[in-house]
Amino acid sequence: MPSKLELLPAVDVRDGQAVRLVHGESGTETSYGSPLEAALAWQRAGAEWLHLVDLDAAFGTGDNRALIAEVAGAMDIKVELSGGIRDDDTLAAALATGCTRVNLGTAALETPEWVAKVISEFGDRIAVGLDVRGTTLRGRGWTRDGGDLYETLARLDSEGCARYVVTDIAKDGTLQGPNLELLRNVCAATDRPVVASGGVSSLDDLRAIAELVPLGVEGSIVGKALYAKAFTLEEALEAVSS
Ligand SMILES: O=C(O)c1ccccc1N[C@@H]1O[C@H](COP(=O)(O)O)[C@@H](O)[C@H]1O
Repeated sequence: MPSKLELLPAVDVRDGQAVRLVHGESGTETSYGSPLEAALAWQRAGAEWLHLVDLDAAFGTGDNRALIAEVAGAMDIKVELSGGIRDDDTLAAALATGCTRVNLGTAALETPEWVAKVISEFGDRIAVGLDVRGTTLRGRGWTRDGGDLYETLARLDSEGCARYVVTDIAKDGTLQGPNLELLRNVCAATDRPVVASGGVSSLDDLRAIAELVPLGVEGSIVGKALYAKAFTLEEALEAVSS
């Protein structure tokens, strides 16, 4: 288990643009321009990871597959790829970008047999995104309920899932601070590493998440706070460096 918190700056792509959403709701986009420029900027600032999301694929409003492949291919750093990876074809396309790992969301809720199969086939190249409101999972662009967080976690653990990316939808894109209680509860329920997502607004939030590393939190996705310039990525990396 790493001793320092990994940071994963996010580039979420909708209609060819880097965007941030509020609570993951379609229609709340703020646009930040070229996804490639954003990703390269995080890489130049010292990021070791990029969290890259095809929001159109997640919402079922098309996809940005070629652009996502271009961005992933241009990175010298590790890439975690999410959004619309739900069957053999979309998984093959995602893995072919050279990304380090993919996050499966909806598929883990709707096609559990397929997810168990790809977990056994691809090991730690597969993570599952547990996107929750309260303790209810949400899929299909976070528009549909998909079962209980802890039941699903137990099932995925038993199938050998390597890692979870836990997003509190109520916090995502709000700059209201992370849900530390949720992270503690998920860490208590699994021995697999957890990547935190949603709500980071300050360096103190990142320091608070870093205190959960001994419990099993491995990393934190940072989105809106970076785009809103609440702090720089260099400052964030320094804040979690010890
Ligand atoms: O990241 C977001 O803001 C987001 C908002 C709404 C839906 C999904 C979002 N992101 C990530 O997409 C995958 C889920 O995609 P799918 O269900 O597998 O198609 C998941 O990692 C979400 O965190």
